[in-house]
Amino acid sequence: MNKSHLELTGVEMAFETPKGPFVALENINLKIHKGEFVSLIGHSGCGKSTVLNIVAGLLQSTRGGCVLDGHEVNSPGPERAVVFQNHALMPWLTVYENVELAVQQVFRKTMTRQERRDWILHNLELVNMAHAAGKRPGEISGGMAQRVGIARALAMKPSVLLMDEPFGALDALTRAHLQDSLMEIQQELNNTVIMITHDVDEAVLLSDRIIMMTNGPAATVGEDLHIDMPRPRNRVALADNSAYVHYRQEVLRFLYEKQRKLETLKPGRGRSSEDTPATAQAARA
Ligand SMILES: Nc1ncnc2c1ncn2[C@@H]1O[C@H](COP(=O)(O)OP(=O)(O)OP(=O)(O)O)[C@@H](O)[C@H]1O
Repeated sequence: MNKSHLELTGVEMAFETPKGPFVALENINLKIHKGEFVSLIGHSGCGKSTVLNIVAGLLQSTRGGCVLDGHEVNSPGPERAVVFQNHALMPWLTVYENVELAVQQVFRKTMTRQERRDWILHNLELVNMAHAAGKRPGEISGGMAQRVGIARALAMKPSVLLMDEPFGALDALTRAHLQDSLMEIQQELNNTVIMITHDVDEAVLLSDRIIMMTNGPAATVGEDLHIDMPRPRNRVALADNSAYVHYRQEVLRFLYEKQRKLETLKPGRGRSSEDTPATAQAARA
C-alpha cells in the first residue's frame, strides 16, 4: 500500500437550523491510503453521508478539513466520483451516452473521439453492460442501472470512488454479483474506495477497514477495524472462516452497544424510521 493520500483532520459539521446550529459531526480524523477500501458503518442519521459529501466537496465542513494528495478539498472534482444508491442516470440518454457525458467532461481534450469510444465501451464491459449500450435507463432493471452508474464513475478514472449505499436498493443476488465485480475491478484499478453501507456482511467482505461511527449528534469515529484477510475473497469460503466470523461479530457488537445506548436515551421506543438493516442485524446477533 502506498502513502496516505486522503486525510480528514478535526472535521466538524454544524448545520444551521431554525433552532440554532446542529452539530452533526465532531472531530473526525481519518487517514486513508491509496487503494484502500474503507466502509463507513453506523446507525441511521449518525452522519455517514455528511462525511462522504465533505470528501466529495459537496459540503464544506465548519471546522477542520479534507486534503487529497496535498490539496484542500473545497469543491467537487472528477478525481472523486460519487455513486449514489439511486444511480441518478439521465433518463433521456442511452446507457452509452450517460457514460459518455462523464468521459467528455474529463477526457475531451486528452483523448481522441475513437479513444473515448473505446474507453466508454471498456467501462461498460467491466460491469457487463456493453450489450445494453443503446438502451435508455427506463428499459433496464435497477441492478443494471446501478452497474451503469458504477461504469460512469469508473470511466472518470477517479483516484477516489465514493459510494453511498450503492447496493442498498438491489435484490440479494444482484447485490452479490455487483459486490464481486466491484472487488475484482477495485483490485485491478487500485482506486481508493469509501463506501457507506448498512450491511455488516458487505462491509466485512469488501473492506480493508471498517470505520464505525458513534451515534449523533456530534458523531465521530468510534472504532477503526482493520480487516486483515487475503484477497481475492470468496464469499462462500468466508462464511466459515474464523477471521471473517470474528470481524463480523466485532461490528455487530459495536452496533449493538450503540443501539442499547440509543434505547436507553429513548425508553419504551419501538421500531422506528431510525432502525436500519444494520440495527436489525445487530439486534438479532
Ligand atoms: N442540511 C442539513 N440541515 C440540517 N441537518 C442536517 C442536514 N443534513 C444532514 N443533517 C442531519 O445530520 C445528521 C447526519 O445526517 P446524515 O445524512 O449524514 O446521516 P447518515 O448516517 O448518512 O444517515 P442514513 O444512514 O439514515 O442515511 C442527521 O441528524 C441529519 O438529520
